Amino acid sequence: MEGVDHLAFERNKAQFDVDEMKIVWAGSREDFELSDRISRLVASDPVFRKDDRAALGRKELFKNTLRKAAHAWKRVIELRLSGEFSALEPEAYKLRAFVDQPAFTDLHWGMFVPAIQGQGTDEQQQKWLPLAYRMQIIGCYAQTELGHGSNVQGLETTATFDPKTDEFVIHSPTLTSSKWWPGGLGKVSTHAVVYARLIIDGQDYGVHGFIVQLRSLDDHLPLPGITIGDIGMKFGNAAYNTMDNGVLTFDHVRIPRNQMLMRVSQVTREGKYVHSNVPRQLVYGTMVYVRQKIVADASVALSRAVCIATRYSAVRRQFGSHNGGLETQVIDYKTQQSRLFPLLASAYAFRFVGEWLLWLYTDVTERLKAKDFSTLPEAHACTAGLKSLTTTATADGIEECRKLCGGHGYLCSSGLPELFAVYVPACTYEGDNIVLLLQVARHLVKTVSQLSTGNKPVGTTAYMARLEQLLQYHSDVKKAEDWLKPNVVLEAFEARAARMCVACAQNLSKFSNPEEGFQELAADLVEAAVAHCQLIVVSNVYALSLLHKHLGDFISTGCIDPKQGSLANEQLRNLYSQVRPNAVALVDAYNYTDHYLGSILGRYDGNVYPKLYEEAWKDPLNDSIVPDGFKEYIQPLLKQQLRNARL
Ligand SMILES: CCCCCCCCCCCCCC(=O)SCCNC(=O)CCNC(=O)[C@H](O)C(C)(C)COP(=O)(O)OP(=O)(O)OC[C@H]1O[C@@H](n2cnc3c(N)ncnc32)[C@H](O)[C@@H]1OP(=O)(O)O
Ligand SMILES: Cc1cc2nc3c(=O)[nH]c(=O)nc-3n(C[C@H](O)[C@H](O)[C@H](O)COP(=O)(O)OP(=O)(O)OC[C@H]3O[C@@H](n4cnc5c(N)ncnc54)[C@H](O)[C@@H]3O)c2cc1C
Repeated sequence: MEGVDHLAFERNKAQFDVDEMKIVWAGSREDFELSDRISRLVASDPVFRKDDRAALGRKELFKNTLRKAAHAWKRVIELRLSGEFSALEPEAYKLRAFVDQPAFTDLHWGMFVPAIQGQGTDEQQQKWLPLAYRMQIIGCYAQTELGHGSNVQGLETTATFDPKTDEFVIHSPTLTSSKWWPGGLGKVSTHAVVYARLIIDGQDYGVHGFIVQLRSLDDHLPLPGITIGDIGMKFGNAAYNTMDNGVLTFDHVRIPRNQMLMRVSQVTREGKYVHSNVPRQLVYGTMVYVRQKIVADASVALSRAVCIATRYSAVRRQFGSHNGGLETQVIDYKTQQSRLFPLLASAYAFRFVGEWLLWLYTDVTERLKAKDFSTLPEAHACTAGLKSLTTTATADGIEECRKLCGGHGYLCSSGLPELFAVYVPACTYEGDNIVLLLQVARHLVKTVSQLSTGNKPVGTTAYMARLEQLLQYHSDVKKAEDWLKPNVVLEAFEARAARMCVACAQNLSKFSNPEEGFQELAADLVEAAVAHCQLIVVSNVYALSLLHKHLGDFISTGCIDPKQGSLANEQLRNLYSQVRPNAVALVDAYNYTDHYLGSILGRYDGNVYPKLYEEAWKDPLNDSIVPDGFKEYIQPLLKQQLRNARL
């Protein structure tokens, strides 16, 4: 059966042009061609092999990561994938993505460089960025400490200005002030953007970013006063253990004054603290940037899992054979469809919401350059909320895809366990998802409370301007097809979100201390924030499956009645039947190579069983027929049983 396309029959059923859809998924023909070229280039390069990863120990795994990162960089330069050797170009970014192995480079390009770009002055950028672009220095983002991650204002590391020497003294005063978690810190980074409390003349000015050199550029040893190491093994075997998340302490380490990132505020030679006219929240700007990237990445991770589960569901057959005929493909079971197809739709929905968020982010960046800070709160709320929504749904979705693949989904060769393990920390890093939803809730409550002062809500909260109408709303759906009209769905989601926000605002107003009220009502506030974020993502199939999942909200807020709820469910079943013949083609449109997918169950040719069988024999346990340890531990047992039996 080698080379036979077991899924050809499925592909022939498609009712749309897959090649056109590939371009839609990629964003443009140009993007498609680029992704296609780079993914094939990575797949055909033996250094980027990854099928042996699960069996590697931590040290080998880490060295393998260093080798891949160095090779990727070499390829970037050789192939002139980027101008000025800057790996921020789309080609180089794609190359790193298709290598598919988390590495220190993610933090260097994804956080260290953006932190300097966003928070450094022009001079600081001119000094540090060329070095970073050429990787003559390697940086990480050292914010989180052993004692504080979510509560950034609670960080304890200090940066005390010494006017005599014109330096800052960076110090870790307590055990809990040890930097803890930064990726790339443990073994690789030569530099870090370190977040520390600025102290001048005994006064605490809060948390600021500082560029600190950590290791010698000659022998890579930590500089005097600096202690660094790796924080140890993390969840999953290979997964995120390719990354050297690190621990770092400072013992009175001195850096020149001009290494404080000074775009937002400055310290003068005389030790005067000067705040420029940009909001202090810009210190949090790197997080906004990365959260937007994480939303874009969610569709990639979810689509990989969905691609594996869809192809395998079409190959796998259980029950239903009549007169010796073929059994039923598991993809034809309605329960399988109701679990899988909403995830397929979510992957597409997240792809488009990621594009929209990139637009929003680009817009806010342009405005910031022109000193217009008005859309910053909206950008913060959207990136925080959508990061939370999409990463939660993606992590849950990958696990659901594993279950959809039955027992074989639990094998590492399915690709799903590693995908889950590597993805799930996205729910925590770059802001714990609940903490981020509470930020959205604050934004929503503020928006509702400002309505009475005549403040017109803008952006994603613009629907609140029609609050009176939304509070009166009751869906006029009469038949299942009515749920196909985008406006009907959208209004129901708007009314639900508006009512949940208003209910929270009303309950909050009963507390004399608003902060106490916020703590007490936090669970409801999180639900209201989720409703608002779902509204942003809403689109056809996805919207209806969400409506079905959260039917309780829609009925209890009086937006729809139970009859309309069951009509939505009926329509959903109709839509699943329409998706069914197109399912395999819809996942083919992602255009993932087998190398990138890293899954026997998700192979393009569907040749699952022979390959699974073949793969099993490659396991190191099968190197010998009789296992190591037989003589010491199994044979004595067997002999003992024999003796007992004789007794
Ligand atoms: C190569 C490329 C790869 C790319 C992928 C990279 C891979 C990544 C790999 C993984 C890498 C993982 C790497 C990592 O994990 S890096 C570490 C990430 N850490 C976090 O995300 C910490 C989460 N905590 C926080 O962000 C803050 O402490 C929060 C926000 C919770 C509280 O904050 P705070 O204690 O200050 O209190 P406040 O709530 O009164 O807020 C005060 C005001 O500030 C506004 N505000 C708050 N936040 C923002 C913001 N961001 N932009 C603009 N504005 C913001 C807020 O609305 C409020 O405004 P107003 O109401 O006063 O007007
Ligand atoms: C794989 C990985 C990579 C990372 N990389 C980096 C990095 O490169 N650089 C860096 O600086 N950091 C990094 N981090 C740290 C990361 O950003 C933090 O772990 C994250 O922000 C969560 O903070 P925390 O660990 O303090 O969680 P905690 O805040 O301690 O969360 C514990 C629990 O408390 C709850 N909670 C906390 N506050 C509230 C509240 N106000 N209301 C209600 N519930 C609350 C949370 O929901 C959670 O359930 C990384 C973390 C991981 C896991």
